[in-house]
Amino acid sequence: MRKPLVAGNWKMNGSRASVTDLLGGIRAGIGEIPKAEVAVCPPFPFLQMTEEALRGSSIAWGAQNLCTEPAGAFTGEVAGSMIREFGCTYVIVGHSERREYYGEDNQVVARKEAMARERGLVPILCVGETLAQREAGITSEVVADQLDAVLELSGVSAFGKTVIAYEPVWAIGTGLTATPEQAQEVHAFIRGRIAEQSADVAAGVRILYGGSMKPDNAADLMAQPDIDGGLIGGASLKPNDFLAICAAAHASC
Ligand SMILES: O=C[C@H](O)COP(=O)(O)O
Repeated sequence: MRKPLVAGNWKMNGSRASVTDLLGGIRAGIGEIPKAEVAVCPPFPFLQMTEEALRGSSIAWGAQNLCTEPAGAFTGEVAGSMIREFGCTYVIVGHSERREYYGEDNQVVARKEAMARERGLVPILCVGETLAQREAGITSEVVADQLDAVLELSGVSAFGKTVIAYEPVWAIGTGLTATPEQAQEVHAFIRGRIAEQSADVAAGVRILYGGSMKPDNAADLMAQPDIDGGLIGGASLKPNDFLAICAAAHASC
């Protein structure tokens, strides 16, 4: 039985004041939802505040990116070991915004995925197609290439310690959500791709959906057999919306 995970990706949003309010609101409202795991991923400068606010709670936290390299002359980069020092459990790798705006290709993302695990972090590996790729009928090929880069570098055992997030790029921040059936089709494809190498690993890997997940569509998405939670952008900045999605994950079990 896979425990669903709801992870909030705050992207480049927040201030000391708003992060204090957001963390306080989430911690105060989370209640008892033992069947689901919850995490938040703030920008780097807020990790210490997050650690202080959430330590001792049931809520985990993570970062949104890490460097491919362990340490050294990489100005502006942040190492996995540094992220770990702030108590992070998770780190997002290969988000489509990193791929699109910062030129991260499948090989770079695979190296980040490996570095995260080496440093004791659980990567949340983002995959997904653009609208043009979906319309060209190549969604499976695109997602397969994204997965295969990790399989080739690290082997299938990587997915024993990694969470996957399927995020159709056309659904991110647009208000357009993949239908539960559209999402399930790709989630099943992802699990099947991993099952080609290990049925056990495939059965255990958590595959989150991301892309305009909101309180009003979360339950239907998470009712799908291969959807194991969500990677939430916009709605994770509103405590009540985020908490409602967390409750839906708990109820989906
Ligand atoms: O990482 C989160 C995704 O990019 C989804 O963002 P969104 O919920 O604002 O569409």
